[in-house]
Amino acid sequence: MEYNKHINILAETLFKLLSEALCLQPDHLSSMGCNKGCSIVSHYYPPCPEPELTLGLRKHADAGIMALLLQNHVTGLQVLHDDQWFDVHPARGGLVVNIGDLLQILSNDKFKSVKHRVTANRAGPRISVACFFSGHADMLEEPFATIKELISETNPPRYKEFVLKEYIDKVLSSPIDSKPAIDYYKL
Ligand SMILES: O=C(O)CCC(=O)C(=O)O
Ligand SMILES: [Fe+2]
Repeated sequence: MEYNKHINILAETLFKLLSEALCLQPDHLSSMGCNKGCSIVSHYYPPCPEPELTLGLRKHADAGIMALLLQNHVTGLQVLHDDQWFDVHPARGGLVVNIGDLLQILSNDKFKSVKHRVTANRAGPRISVACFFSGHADMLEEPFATIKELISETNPPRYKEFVLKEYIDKVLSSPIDSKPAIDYYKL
């Protein structure tokens, strides 16, 4: 699919920039497989007659590595910053880049996953297309931990090592609003 092809090219560039921001070689995150395992999820939020009574999507952080989000012209996405919700207004031709919990772990909290939600709206429908990067399938059975180059005496690991498959099983089997999987691995 054409869109998928372009998203993968963009992700490659973003992972280069993110690697450099961590003072690593530009291909570090991609060579680990972070730029692989892209799944596309489309959301349709119908117009809501009583938006004060509900939400389009509950508060959460994305559990994977990174998400690239395309939204139509209807505002609804909000991010949590300093305990306040801020609208992420759609920008024509723009994509939202969300850091996920796995990138927070890889970077030892240098990058923080963002808590977000979607409000319900009288206007609508709101449509969004999220591309989630969860990593190469080969990473599933391997130990997953903070990138070792980022660990030092002054910056000790903040997460235990774990097997990615177990983490994903936790994410997929946890009831809504339960403890996020990342919290099980905090030191
Ligand atoms: O619809 C949106 O804008 C956000 C979707 C989202 O956060 C998700 O699928 O995880
Ligand atoms: Fe999300």
